[in-house]
Amino acid sequence: MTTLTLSRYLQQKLDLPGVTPELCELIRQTGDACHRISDAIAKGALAGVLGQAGSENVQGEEQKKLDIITNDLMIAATLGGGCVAGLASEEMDEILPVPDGMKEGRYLMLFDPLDGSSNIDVNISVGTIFSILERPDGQGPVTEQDFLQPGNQQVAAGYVVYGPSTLLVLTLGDGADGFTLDREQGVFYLTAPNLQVPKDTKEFAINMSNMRHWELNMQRYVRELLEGITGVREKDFNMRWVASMVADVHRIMTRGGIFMYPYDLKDPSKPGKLRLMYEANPMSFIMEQAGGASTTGRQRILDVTPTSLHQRVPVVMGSANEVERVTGYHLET
Ligand SMILES: O=P(O)(O)OC[C@H]1O[C@](O)(COP(=O)(O)O)[C@@H](O)[C@@H]1O
Ligand SMILES: [Mg+2]
Ligand SMILES: [Mg+2]
Repeated sequence: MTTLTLSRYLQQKLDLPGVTPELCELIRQTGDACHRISDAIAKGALAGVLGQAGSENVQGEEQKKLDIITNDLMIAATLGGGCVAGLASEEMDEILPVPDGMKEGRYLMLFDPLDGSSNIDVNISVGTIFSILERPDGQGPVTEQDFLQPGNQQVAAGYVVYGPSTLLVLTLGDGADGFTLDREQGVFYLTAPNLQVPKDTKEFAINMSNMRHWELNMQRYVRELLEGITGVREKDFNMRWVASMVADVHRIMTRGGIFMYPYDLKDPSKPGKLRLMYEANPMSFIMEQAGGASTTGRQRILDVTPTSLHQRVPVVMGSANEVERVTGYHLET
């Protein structure tokens, strides 16, 4: 069994460019929050945390009690810890700057505190996703504009899957590594160093019920997968869809595959379902660091210039050769 704890691992990374003691401390604080979230999720109905909160978030989605509890836990662990200048979350309309009187740090963190929340009441894996940026030079209070940096500026990103075990996958821009939480000790141990996503795959993940709403190039790609050995791909493909991005992407991080939430004509005002700043960017950073690829179908996600905090984006990520194929189909039109 590995004995490298997350804390020791972070210490060893201090030699890397851009990795500071403050960044490491912020990741430790986030790990602590995720430990608490893991405990709350594991207790479930016993802790009275399941069910609806009776409120909506800024995107008009009904909030679960756990959406709010997990958001509060992330804030409690990081806002006053001296490492961040401000936070942004799926569950908050606006950015949350460090209040006057509290120590301000140099980092900005964006997060989806509970990903896959529709799964929480049916006891299926959910997750947390976080993205860390450096605050641009500047005086005065932190602004939303400070957060609107492309994903290629992230200094670290991670996700946690609350599944049969609680797993943290982290990148500091030097590969992607996986840690398992020892719940009794409250310590994450390195258990999956140097994750590598195979370039080719025979497994895809997409919500097929939206097929008629996709662009024709996406319909063509998926139809070819379904034709299997009898079609142009000349091999059979398997399909999986958990409907928690963290769980679906973690499967791909482990054994390869392609994850797609494409542009959807169901609601032409929304250019995709997933959120750029705290879902697509961090997951794309981790995916690329593990040798995979991630695009909107037309453009590398990490190069998308953000225009608003809660903006949505189409996502195609996973095994590099498969992502390249889908992107090629999109660029034909
Ligand atoms: O229910 P659908 O449309 O298949 O959507 C599933 C997608 O929605 C999400 O649940 C959105 O996440 P939230 O739970 O954070 O809103 C993704 O995790 C997932 O990939
Ligand atoms: Mg989410
Ligand atoms: Mg969420």
